[in-house]
Amino acid sequence: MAPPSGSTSTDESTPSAWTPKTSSSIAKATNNNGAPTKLTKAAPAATSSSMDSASMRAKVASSTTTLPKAKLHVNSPIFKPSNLSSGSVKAESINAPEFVPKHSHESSAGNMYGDVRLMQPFAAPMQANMVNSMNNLQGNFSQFGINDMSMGGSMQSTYYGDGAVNNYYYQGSGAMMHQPLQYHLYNTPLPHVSNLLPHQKTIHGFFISDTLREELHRKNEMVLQTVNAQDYGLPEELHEYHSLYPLDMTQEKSTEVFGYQSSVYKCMCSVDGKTYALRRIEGFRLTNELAMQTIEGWRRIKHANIVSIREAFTSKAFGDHSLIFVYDYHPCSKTLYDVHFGPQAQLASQVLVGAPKSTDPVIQERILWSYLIQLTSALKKIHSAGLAARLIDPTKILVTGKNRLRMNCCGIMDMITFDTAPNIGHLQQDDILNLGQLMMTLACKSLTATHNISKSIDYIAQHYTQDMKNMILFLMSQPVPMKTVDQIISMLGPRILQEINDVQNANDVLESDLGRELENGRLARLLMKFGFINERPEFDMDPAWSETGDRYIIKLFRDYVFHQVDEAGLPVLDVAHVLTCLNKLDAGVDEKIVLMSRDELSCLIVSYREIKACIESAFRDLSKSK
Ligand SMILES: Nc1ncnc2c1ncn2[C@@H]1O[C@H](COP(=O)(O)OP(=O)(O)OP(=O)(O)O)[C@@H](O)[C@H]1O
Repeated sequence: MAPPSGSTSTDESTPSAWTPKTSSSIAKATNNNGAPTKLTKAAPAATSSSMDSASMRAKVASSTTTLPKAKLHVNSPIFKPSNLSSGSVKAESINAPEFVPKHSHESSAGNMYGDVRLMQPFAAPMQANMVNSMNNLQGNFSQFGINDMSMGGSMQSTYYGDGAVNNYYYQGSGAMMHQPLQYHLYNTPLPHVSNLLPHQKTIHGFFISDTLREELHRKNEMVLQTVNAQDYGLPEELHEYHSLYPLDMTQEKSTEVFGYQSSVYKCMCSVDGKTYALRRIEGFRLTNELAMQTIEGWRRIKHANIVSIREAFTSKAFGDHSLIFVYDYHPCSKTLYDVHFGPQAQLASQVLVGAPKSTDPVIQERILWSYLIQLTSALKKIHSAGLAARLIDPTKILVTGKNRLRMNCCGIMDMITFDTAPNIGHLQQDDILNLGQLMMTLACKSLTATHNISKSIDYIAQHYTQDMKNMILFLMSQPVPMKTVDQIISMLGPRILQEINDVQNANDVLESDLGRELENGRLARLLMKFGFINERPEFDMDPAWSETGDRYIIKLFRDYVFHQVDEAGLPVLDVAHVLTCLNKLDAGVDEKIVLMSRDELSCLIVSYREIKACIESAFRDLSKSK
């Protein structure tokens, strides 16, 4: 039987340095017939061939033995919303409190903490609280903005009212059920389990931070959002793009920036399968074909603070003459206007009314410098390419991450005003002036700050350093004869170093988060290999394939890792033991362990290195059969 197509990827988990070892070197226990004895009992790790009676306490649960139920289970820590609509949530399906792994191999019954001192006083109240809160969830997901838990149905989006996660991207698989992501269920460690000793860890310590996880989930979910094109009067297809999803939900469309109404849609490209943002300039009839060439210069610009443009074309698919620009899509981004002047920002400043003066809702100076450095960097790139941004406006600057800015809509003005042939030098001077105006607007947190410049400068002098005031004055001053971006860069000087330091620190944090997930991926691939090999019903015309030879050792090892029971016959649910064993297996260490047959009549002493060789050889057998 051929393994699933994904099987080759699991092979990556095994470093090439791993030397396969024949199972003949393993001290196999045999019965009178010389056949391997079926083992029903496994002992914990041992480093010598002598069987320590204390180490034999942990037994593998025989498949035929009915065991009493453990008090705590980890069998279903993942919340399954589909069950909630119909039945009640069972306590044992959610009793996944924090677990604190420890290094010892000994575990008490049903103790996921590995440290009895931590677990015993808190387990019961934690369970009760979780059961209560989960019961409250039944049939009432409105608090999370989710009404329908199936992929096929329309979902009340957390972000945009009418969004639906649908099957459009899975064409031909209409029956596919899909659960919305449950990112809201991740919580921080509770205070009573947070005060851990230095060697102790909560389960959160093994995975990426909750905020980052939630942010990434939300972005992924946003990428998959679609609407029914007919409901929104949108074309099903536009050039090589489909699945249009309106990003601008406001009814009133302003003509202030471009002189034309514009709309933005998320869409998917049928050529490369990627998601893009389409900007439609409505009612624009392109009279000069040469104008299209202006986009070429912009297509060559790749910069961390500029939204890249892919192409531009005209279309009548909306029922009018539209000019369409295709940009990179940055999920869940907001405009700088939304962040600092939108309804949410205003709400936040209202909450602060009456608060002490020190909590004045001005934007922190550190953030303002960061904004200025990023926008200056973008301008440097644009001006060096002989172009001008022409749109330094809070509604046309995207915030795509924490304090991360990207200039949006680049190239549109060049095409729209092609016939007027403006002087590029003047436009670049305008860019610097507009940058100054933007900084003044942000520093005063007022969209009308530039109407009364002297008053605004006084305000800035009161709230920010002299350097900030001088910088804004420079940006807004008359060019004598010309100001350049290089002058701004030299004035920014040491602040650029500070910015680089901050960026690299943030990068270190992300890299360490990535490292944690890397371990999980490694273990997941190892578990997949186990799954392919263990209990395989029929392979190579041999129904006993998975029960004999190297595979038998793998099966006993699986029992050793997952199916141990304590002296009272209760399952040992020690996640730390599982992680330790799997990591040692993946590394192929020389440490030896004792595997015991299920009938407890014989035992094997094998090293992790040998077990790893067995897995590799069994998996190779399966791969070869493809
Ligand atoms: N490239 C993009 N990637 C992701 N989202 C984008 C992109 N471009 C725009 N958006 C989103 O689309 C929404 C509307 O953008 P738009 O530029 O129209 O802002 P606006 O404030 O509505 O401006 P205007 O008043 O000119 O229409 C914003 O929320 C913005 O975050």
